[in-house]
Order: sequence, then structure tokens, then C-alpha cells
Amino acid sequence: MSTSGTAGQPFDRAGRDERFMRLAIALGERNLGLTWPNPSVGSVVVDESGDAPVIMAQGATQPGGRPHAERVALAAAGERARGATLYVSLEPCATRSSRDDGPSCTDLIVAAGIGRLVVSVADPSPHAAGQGLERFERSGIPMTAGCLADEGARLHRGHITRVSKGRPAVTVKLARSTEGLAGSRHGPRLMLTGEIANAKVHVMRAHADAIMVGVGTVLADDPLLNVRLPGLESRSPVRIVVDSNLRTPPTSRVVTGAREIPTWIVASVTAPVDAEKALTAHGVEVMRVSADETGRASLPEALQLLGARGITQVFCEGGPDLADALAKADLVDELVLVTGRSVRGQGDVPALGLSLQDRMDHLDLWAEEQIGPDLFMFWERP
Ligand SMILES: NC(=O)C1=CN([C@@H]2O[C@H](COP(=O)(O)OP(=O)(O)OC[C@H]3O[C@@H](n4cnc5c(N)ncnc54)[C@H](OP(=O)(O)O)[C@@H]3O)[C@@H](O)[C@H]2O)C=CC1
Ligand SMILES: Nc1c(N[C@@H]2O[C@H](COP(=O)(O)O)[C@@H](O)[C@H]2O)[nH]c(=O)[nH]c1=O
Ligand SMILES: [Zn+2]
Repeated sequence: MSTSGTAGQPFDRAGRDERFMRLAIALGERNLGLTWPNPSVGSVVVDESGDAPVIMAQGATQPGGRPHAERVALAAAGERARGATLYVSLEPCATRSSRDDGPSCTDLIVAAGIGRLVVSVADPSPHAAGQGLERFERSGIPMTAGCLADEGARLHRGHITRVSKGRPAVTVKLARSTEGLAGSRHGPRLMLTGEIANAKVHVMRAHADAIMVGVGTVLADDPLLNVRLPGLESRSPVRIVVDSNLRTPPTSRVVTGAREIPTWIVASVTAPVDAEKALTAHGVEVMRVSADETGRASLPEALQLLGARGITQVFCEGGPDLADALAKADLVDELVLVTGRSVRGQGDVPALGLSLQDRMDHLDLWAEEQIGPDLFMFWERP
């Protein structure tokens, strides 16, 4: 294996590792939203034996969660994987959840004769959790862990949260005017952001397993909550409405279209049975949870239920009320605030409630992005 860099430059192994890990993470990002209940992992096989590294193969977890990324990449590399370096965004699995789906990625990596392994983040799943490390050591495969750990943790936030907390990760997205207003209780719908920002939000929708709103948003806006980017229409995630008393109108678009895109409504145990029947007649699934101390559907219970159904990442596009209730229950893992500079309409609902303002002090602002006239700000749980 070459230890010298090109043209007499000192060899920068960490820099090279980051470069290929960035590619592995980008591959994983592509299939986000398609692989639940499994994580969307990315993997790259690189031949480092010559003067310059050569990408032999790449892979990502396939829709439905299988085959795993390493299996895709190793199958594509074939014999060329022998002695090569494997980059993978998540610690490879050491056992499988089903006997019918072939060996674990750890077994595949050892059998393929991989010479070196580079991993971004650990997988806390009982199918991984360090079990493969000893086998790699015994097989003489050196491993570097923690390469681009922040980016890897972001990619796998949903999976890691579901495995460690039993619930999906929650991203709350709120748009606001420069005056801090998010909507209008009485007037027509407030349009806050421009076309490019809206397209970006649709990509974020496509990368989530589910989009969630409160019934307030359904009543005010009758939203479709689907992905409307050309070519990505099939990537609309499950739609979830939190609606304690089943006030969602059977004529609303999330209900009438429930056979095309699944709509799940989370209600409290006391919501009327007749209302449930009117909604399920359209193909909506109604889930019941306890009422909290305010009489509303319990959000911690709702999220545990979604975790049990395999949802790893929820994108909340509800209004300020639901966003604030999520913050109060400490259920906000990521906050995306979009400040719109091309506001059309008059607003009267403040975007940030007191609990969300308070929670923001405990989140880290990690990125800002100007998209057309609008500003995206990203906060995350440290
Ligand atoms: N700028 C933006 O990003 C957005 C703005 N909007 C705007 O916001 C306004 C609607 O606001 P809002 O009413 O806040 O909409 P929400 O989507 O936040 O819905 C709120 C409703 O969710 C229901 N809910 C169920 N369980 C809970 C719970 N545990 N905690 C809190 N709420 C719960 C409540 O109704 P119940 O008690 O009956 O269950 C509550 O009234 C509209 O003007 C709309 O246009 C909407 C979305 C995004
Ligand atoms: N998607 C993915 C992994 N997913 C991990 O493997 C576990 C078992 O998956 P399964 O047997 O398919 O149910 C799953 O719970 C998760 O921890 N692992 C990987 O090595 N690479 C991958 O691409
Ligand atoms: Zn695997």
C-alpha cells in the first residue's frame, strides 16, 4: 500500500478518509425516507494500492431496508474488494433480524477480504453495538471509527434515536415572517417563503419517513402534505395528523387521498367512535393514545407508537401550537426555522411559543443557508 502522497505531498490519510466518507454519507442520504425501519446507510469500496485511490464500487441500503449498503457495494466490487478499504456511514451489522436474508455485513466484509474499514458512527442496535469489532480484530482488519462523526450522526439521527429512545427523531420546521409570524388565524393562508425554499422543503419531506401536523393546520390550510417535485412524487412519506378529538374533516385532502398516500391520525382514547368510522372509510388509520394533563393526545405516547411502527424520522410541519407542545415535552431533536422575505398576506400567529423559545437555548445552531430570498437556520440537540 502506498504511503506517499502525489507529487511529493505528505500523505494525508485523515483527509482522504473524510473525502470518501463524505461520498458514503451522500449515498446514504439519497435513500433516506425509503428504508425505514432500517437506517439508510452508504458504503464505498476504494482500492488504495496504487499511487492514487480508485473507487471500485458504492452502495446504499435499498428501499424497504434491504439489502444493506455493504452488501450492495461488496457485490458490485466482487474480487476487487480483496485488500481494498471499505467506507461505511454506520457500524456494520454483526447479526441479522431474519435468518432468510443472508449473512451479516460483518461476515460479508471478512469473507470479501477487505483490508481496512472506516466507519463514521456506531450503531447502538442489538444487531451491532460493537459485536463486529472483535471479529474484525481477529481477522486482522484495522478499523478507524468516528470519521465525519457529526455528519454520520445527522444522517443516522432517526435510526439512532429510535434504537436508543424507542421513538423517531423529530425535526420541527417552521416558517416565519421577518416579524416572527407563522400564520393567520382569521385571514387567508399566509405565504411566507419563495419557490426555491419550497422546493428545498419538498426534498426534506422526501427524506423523512413521515410528515406530521396538528389538526389546526388541517382545518386552516387543508394541506396535501405530499412531495410535489417533478420525479420525486413517489417519495411522499406517511402523513400523520395529531387530532385528539378527531375533528379532521372527512372531506379534507389528507383524508380523501389516504388510499394513495397513507394517512395516520393520532387521537386520544376518548375521541368519538363515529368520527373514527367516517375517517377509516376513506382508508385512514386511526391510532389511539392517552390524553395528557391538558386533555390532548399524549405526544410522548404518539411518538413511541410511531417508533413501534418503524418510523425513524418525523418531519413536523404543523403550526406553532404543535411545535410548542413538542418542545415542552422535550421531543424536538432538530429545529429548522425558515425566515421568509417575500411574505404575502397578514399574519397574527407568532411562530415561536414560550416552550420552543426556551428549548432553543438547549439546541445548537449548526448551519445557516440562504435559499433565494429566504434564510434557513438549523438547530440540533447537542
Ligand atoms: N408557518 C408555518 O410553518 C406553519 C404555519 N401554520 C399556520 O398555523 C396556523 C395553525 O396553527 P396551529 O393551530 O398551531 O396548528 P397545529 O398544526 O399546531 O395544530 C394544533 C392542534 O393540534 C392538536 N393537538 C393534538 N394533540 C396535541 C398536543 N399534545 N399538543 C398540542 N396540540 C395538539 C390540537 O387540537 P386538538 O386539541 O383538537 O387535538 C391543536 O389545536 C394556521 O394559520 C396555519 O396556516 C401551519 C403550519 C406551518
Ligand atoms: N441498513 C443497514 C444496517 N442496518 C442495521 O442492521 C440491523 C439488522 O437489519 P435487518 O437484518 O435487515 O433487519 C438493523 O436493525 C440496523 O441496526 N446495517 C448495515 O450494516 N448496513 C445497512 O445498510
Ligand atoms: Zn448489515
